[in-house]
Amino acid sequence: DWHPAVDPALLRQIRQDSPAGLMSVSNGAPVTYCEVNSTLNKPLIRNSFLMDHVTSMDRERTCVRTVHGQGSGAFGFFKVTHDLSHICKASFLKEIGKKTPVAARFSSGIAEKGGSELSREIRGFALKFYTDEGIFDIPGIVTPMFVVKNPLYFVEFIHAIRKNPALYLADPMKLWDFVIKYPEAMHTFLLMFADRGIPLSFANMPCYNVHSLQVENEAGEVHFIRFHIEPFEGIKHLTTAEAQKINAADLDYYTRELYNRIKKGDYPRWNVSVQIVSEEDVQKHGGLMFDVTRVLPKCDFPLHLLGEIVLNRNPTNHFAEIEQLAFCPANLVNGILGAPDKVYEARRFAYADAQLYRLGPNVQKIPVNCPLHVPTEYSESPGEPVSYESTNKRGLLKIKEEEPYNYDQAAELYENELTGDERTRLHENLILAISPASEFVRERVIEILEMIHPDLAYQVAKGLTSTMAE
Ligand code: HEM
Repeated sequence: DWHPAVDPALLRQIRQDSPAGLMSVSNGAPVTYCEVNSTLNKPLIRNSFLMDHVTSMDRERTCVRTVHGQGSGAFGFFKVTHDLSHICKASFLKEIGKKTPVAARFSSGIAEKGGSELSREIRGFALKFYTDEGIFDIPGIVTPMFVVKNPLYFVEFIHAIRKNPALYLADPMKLWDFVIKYPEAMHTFLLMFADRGIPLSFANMPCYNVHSLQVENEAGEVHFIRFHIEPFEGIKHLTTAEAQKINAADLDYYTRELYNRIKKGDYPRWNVSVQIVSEEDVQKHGGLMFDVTRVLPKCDFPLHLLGEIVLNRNPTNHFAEIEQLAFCPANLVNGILGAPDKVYEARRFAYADAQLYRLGPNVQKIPVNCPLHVPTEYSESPGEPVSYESTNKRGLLKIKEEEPYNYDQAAELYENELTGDERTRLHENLILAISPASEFVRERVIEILEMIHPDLAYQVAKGLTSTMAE
């Protein structure tokens, strides 16, 4: 409790002495009985209670996020289990045992706010770390790669997954039209149409930031890291049929499950690891290290465990604490410089811009977005703040990005990473999703699948032929 006009002790006294349960309007004045009970046959413009009520309701909704509009979340902490200070000097990654508060939001990338949570899609999992050197955000997704590497195509992608503007109905033609134009998207879609598209619960969802973030240690040495935040309980899924069954009974299944789980103390946990890329690796592999449509192979870039995330507190007010959360890839802390690729550069701008529109110019002052600690280094003479002395001497690396090489990692995923059962479910889900598209689009999609793997193309084409014949 704080008020600029009185000291805290007096404020506490005033609050204690205030009559409990007395109705008041927004300036604190009590409301009279007749103002509350009837407006009939009275001049309304002088009824402060009514005016307060209506004007507040008129403005009580902020606009929905332009993407990832549907979502829910919780709070908890990140705990360091392994020191990473030889790679990155960010203070929240130092000292084993150190805890940093976090906010998490799980979202649907395609489904609209208020709709079903159980559709097959590329879900978002965003994390805000309230570190002692400011806020660090990871607005991540459930796949370790992204759909496009050129930010120019992002808007086209978003329009492709939205409803048809004429009919306001889902339109599979638009999605597959997009895929045949930008086949690099297929790597992400294979994972989405295999099991990753419908998780068992939020607690079984992983989070990947997909960018190779440039970091530096105290000595100024540079590395690049990709975060992998993976559930303790394992990445688990629902089949299409299971999801359809649950959907019939509960559209908010995931949110309810997360809420109940935390309420009964069964806190969801994730392991936080990073893949580390050195400057020599960058010299050797070039732009491939920064291509967000590709993964960094784990055989060459193993995971280094650094900590865990536990979510142990439900929000008490969804609007104030989750809806008004504002994640931004540009929220970085000392030691983490951002990523050199163009998708990251576009995101730096897009999130802040969207939030200025969605939440207004004071977005960082909304309590859930406020940093917990602000550096307080002041000069000898009071009133003259000095700038923070950063030892960062190097800027972001300049990279040259080549045209995407689209199929090798998708082929690797199909051939070596998916199990036989996963492959079967992938065929079934692809057949289901592609069959409503036109013959022309279906044929082009099969051509792309053929370039990834002949068996994938054969199985899907076979399934499509029998579906069409029915
Ligand atoms: C050029 C590429 C991209 C652009 C322009 C873009 C833009 C946006 C915008 C404008 C928002 C809404 C922000 C808000 O209103 O708070 C958003 C939300 C989000 N984006 Fe992106 N995005 C891009 C790529 C990505 C990538 C690569 C990822 C994941 C690695 C991602 C994950 C998310 C998530 C999880 C949210 C929801 C955050 C929340 O829960 O509030 N986006 N994006």
